[in-house]
Amino acid sequence: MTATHRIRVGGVHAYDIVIAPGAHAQLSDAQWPIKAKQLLLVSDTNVAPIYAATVQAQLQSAGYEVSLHVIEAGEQSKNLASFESVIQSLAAMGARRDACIVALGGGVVGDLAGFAAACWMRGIHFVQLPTSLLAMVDSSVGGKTGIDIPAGKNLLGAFHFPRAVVIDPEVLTTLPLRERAAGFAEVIKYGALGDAGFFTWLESQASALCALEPIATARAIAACCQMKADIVEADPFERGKRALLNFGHTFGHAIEAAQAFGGLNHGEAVAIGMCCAAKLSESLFGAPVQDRQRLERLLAQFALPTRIPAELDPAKLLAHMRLDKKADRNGLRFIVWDGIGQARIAEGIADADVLEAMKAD
Ligand SMILES: NC(=O)c1ccc[n+]([C@@H]2O[C@H](COP(=O)([O-])OP(=O)(O)OC[C@H]3O[C@@H](n4cnc5c(N)ncnc54)[C@H](O)[C@@H]3O)[C@@H](O)[C@H]2O)c1
Ligand SMILES: O=C(O)C(=O)C[C@@H](O)[C@H](O)[C@H](O)COP(=O)(O)O
Ligand SMILES: [Zn+2]
Repeated sequence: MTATHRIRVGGVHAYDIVIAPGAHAQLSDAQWPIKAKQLLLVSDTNVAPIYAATVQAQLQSAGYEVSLHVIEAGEQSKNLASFESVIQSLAAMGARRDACIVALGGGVVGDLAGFAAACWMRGIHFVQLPTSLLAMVDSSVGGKTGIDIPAGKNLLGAFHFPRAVVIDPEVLTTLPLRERAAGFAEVIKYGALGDAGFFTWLESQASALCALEPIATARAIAACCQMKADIVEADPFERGKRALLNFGHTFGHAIEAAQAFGGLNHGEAVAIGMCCAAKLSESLFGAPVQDRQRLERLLAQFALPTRIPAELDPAKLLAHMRLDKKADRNGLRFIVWDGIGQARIAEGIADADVLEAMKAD
């Protein structure tokens, strides 16, 4: 599948996800449901030098006034200082309520730019042009926007839905290998949490996907976007089943926070987190050990880590988990599984079991 593929995320905040090779170089034809004349294009120091000029020129030729805001690349920029800098750019360009933010980058740019859009004048439109695999399969879809603070991951944020998501798989050719692997962690997550058939397909296509073979890659992106669209449409504000998309994230976010957002990247931390969640599921609910081993093997095929780094203290990670957004007055809640493709929410889990799940075998 290399032709244009369109997925509708339905509901009150409906929008289209368009997956089309070359799409970011043809934005002058894009028909977005936005009122804007003024656009703020937000990107980062890795992506902007490669892609911003083309995108900006395309948008200008479509009749928009485009200002550019570039943040330092990396998770450590998904913070209050960068948020303020985007807001200052909106003020400097005199952005009205009918302005629109266009996020050109990975999940860091998308989450930050989306949050700025949620806050500016209490909410303006935004469009996602994801450039990392992770952003294409996960962060650009679903309207979770936000930033990190030292106490924890994504602790400041808002649900604010994009008006359009335009995915151009061709831009993945410049994505560094480590970031490519990070994206595959979230791809594997979809199979692990809800689609055993997709998981098996990933096992069979691992080499093609590692090489970013175009047909397999486009299929994987479309499958992930479709799964996320279905879940988000059913539960946009995470009152129920959307929490399944958090498989591996309670552990993963704790790792990221413990490393002050400067160690493992999000995909790597989630990869380890999924293995911990599978271990927890085994010891508490008798989930099959073979399924955890399949998960670990598949992650390893994509050069992803599966074990908590030895220097991280599990007790400190547990402390970070107290601020997990799924926790409530009854304590922590985890996404566990009964095997590949069968995730569910579990509550009332004892600290000792969480600590045990983080131990090396
Ligand atoms: N909102 C959500 O639903 C959601 C979902 C998953 C992850 N996230 C968030 O997304 C973030 C991770 O996203 P990410 O993995 O994209 O990280 P990222 O945005 O830091 O991008 C990874 C790296 O790749 C570079 N890059 C991106 N596209 C490139 C390209 N085409 N060519 C060359 N370099 C490129 C970036 O500059 C960066 O250095 C985390 O903050 C995570 O919390 C959010
Ligand atoms: O879209 C969702 O819902 C997700 O949980 C997707 C996750 O991959 C993503 O990392 C998300 O940002 C985590 O959200 P949080 O609510 O745990 O901060
Ligand atoms: Zn994630």
